[in-house]
Amino acid sequence: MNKKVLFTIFGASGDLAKRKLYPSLFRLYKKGELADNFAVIGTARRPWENDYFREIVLDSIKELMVSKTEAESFASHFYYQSHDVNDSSHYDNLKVLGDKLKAQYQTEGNQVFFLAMAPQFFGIIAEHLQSEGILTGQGFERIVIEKPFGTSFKTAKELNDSLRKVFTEEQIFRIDHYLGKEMIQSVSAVRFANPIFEALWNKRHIENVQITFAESLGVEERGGYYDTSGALKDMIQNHVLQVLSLLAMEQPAVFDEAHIVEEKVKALKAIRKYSHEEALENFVRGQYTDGEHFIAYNKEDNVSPESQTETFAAGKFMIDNERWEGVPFYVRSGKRMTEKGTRINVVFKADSASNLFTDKLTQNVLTIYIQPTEGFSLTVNGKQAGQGFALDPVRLSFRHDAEFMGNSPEAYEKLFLDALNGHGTNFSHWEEAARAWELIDVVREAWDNDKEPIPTYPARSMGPECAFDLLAKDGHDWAWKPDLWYKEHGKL
Ligand SMILES: NC(=O)C1=CN([C@@H]2O[C@H](COP(=O)(O)OP(=O)(O)OC[C@H]3O[C@@H](n4cnc5c(N)ncnc54)[C@H](OP(=O)(O)O)[C@@H]3O)[C@@H](O)[C@H]2O)C=CC1
Ligand SMILES: O=C1O[C@H](COP(=O)(O)O)[C@@H](O)[C@H](O)[C@H]1O
Repeated sequence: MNKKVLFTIFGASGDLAKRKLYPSLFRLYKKGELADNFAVIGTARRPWENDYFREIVLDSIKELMVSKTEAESFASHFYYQSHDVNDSSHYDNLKVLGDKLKAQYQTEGNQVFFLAMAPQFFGIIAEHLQSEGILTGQGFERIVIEKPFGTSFKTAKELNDSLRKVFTEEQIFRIDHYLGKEMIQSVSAVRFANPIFEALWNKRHIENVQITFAESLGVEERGGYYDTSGALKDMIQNHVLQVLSLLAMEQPAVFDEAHIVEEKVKALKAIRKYSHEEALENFVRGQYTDGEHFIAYNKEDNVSPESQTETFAAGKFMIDNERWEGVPFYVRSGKRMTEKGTRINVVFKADSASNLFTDKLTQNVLTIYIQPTEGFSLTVNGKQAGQGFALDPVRLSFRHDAEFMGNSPEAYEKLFLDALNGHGTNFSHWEEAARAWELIDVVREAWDNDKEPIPTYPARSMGPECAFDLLAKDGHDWAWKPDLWYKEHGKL
């Protein structure tokens, strides 16, 4: 409550700041986490004044606003300083304003820097924060950064090295907004607070694990960035592998940051690193084409008409450890898919049950729904009502609507609060990011060397045929079949 802190937001005039950061800070203000002792300096090159900046802030929170007085009182904590991060002399002004606000709001020297800017600026900002005396060592001093954290292991390491010259790992908070989502945080509760699942969470009982991050939207206004990234780097390298590591890790000795990160890193390191040949066998990609109401990816704004960038990626990870030997972890993520749906399906083996019945057993599937609905379901075999004896699959289900607004502001709000409290559990740590890049680089290189044209899939479908073949060749099938697409394709 009433955190004492000065925030400095670099990139204060940008999209991320407006859509995510200001609303999240306002939510914390409404809850009393931020009250009298906080101030925000917004910086960017454009020559705004405080009043204009405050109007932008007010506009960004209008949907959350109940009382105008409360919103204006919140906005009065915001100050704008025009600043080009490449210009050393500008940091003087920033320091003068920062020192004044620290005294005025009695922030006890605590500072959080949020870099809502392109990663190429991170190094230069960190360097100047130190060289220009903005970092004083008086209170806590933390830096929060957004993805993408590099574009390969090499570039991520360079970026990390430049930050580590100034900040310790404990001071760096790398956002992966999925780690702020309610149900992702619930994965550990499901696993470790329920003996029925913890006892079965291994190769003896689990046949395969499936992670789907499906988006119905296309690239929207982000074609310029996305065309240099693609689904593999945009989603699999970070969000999907984070979720996979939470599902696969061993139980931490203590449920705290250090132990959880240690176990996640161990799990990531146990994931098999493929050769290029194996990567082509185990990973597939696709690009969306026209659909009835949608244009093809390569006709989107700022996308090359010859683009070979994947808007869909799917793959199979194998984890070489005692618990998971032989259990495939299938992942898929794509844009312009049938519907928005992020979910985990844990498919249990049917053959470990008794063979008392002549009916074929439906496999037990534990589903964790992340968005747009949150909750769990468990498919079990029951008896068909009526005369005779036949089995009938039944779904035990608890689901409710999650407030869904893109990169949900709630996730950012939780992460902001964690950063203020110095809790790093729900952030990506360097060793996790580094291992994820090592795994992903191989797939990317294999695809870059592959001369075959990229497979396609119609907008609003569940991806290219090769994504289904990937599981079919192991005798498996995607457990989540969105009704609409499967009805249309006669596969229900
Ligand atoms: N938008 C989103 O939803 C998400 C964004 N991200 C990442 O966050 C970062 C920011 O994204 P986004 O807000 O969309 O980008 P924008 O292009 O909207 O904003 C970039 C900001 O940087 C400022 N800027 C650019 N150059 C300089 C400079 N030399 N000195 C000072 N300020 C400068 C711009 O202001 P000005 O022109 O006035 O200088 C602007 O405020 C990117 O790395 C992006 O990948 C990650 C996840 C989601
Ligand atoms: O990080 C990203 O995530 C969004 C999807 O986030 P969600 O919270 O809306 O599921 C994705 O659209 C974007 O391409 C990617 O950069």
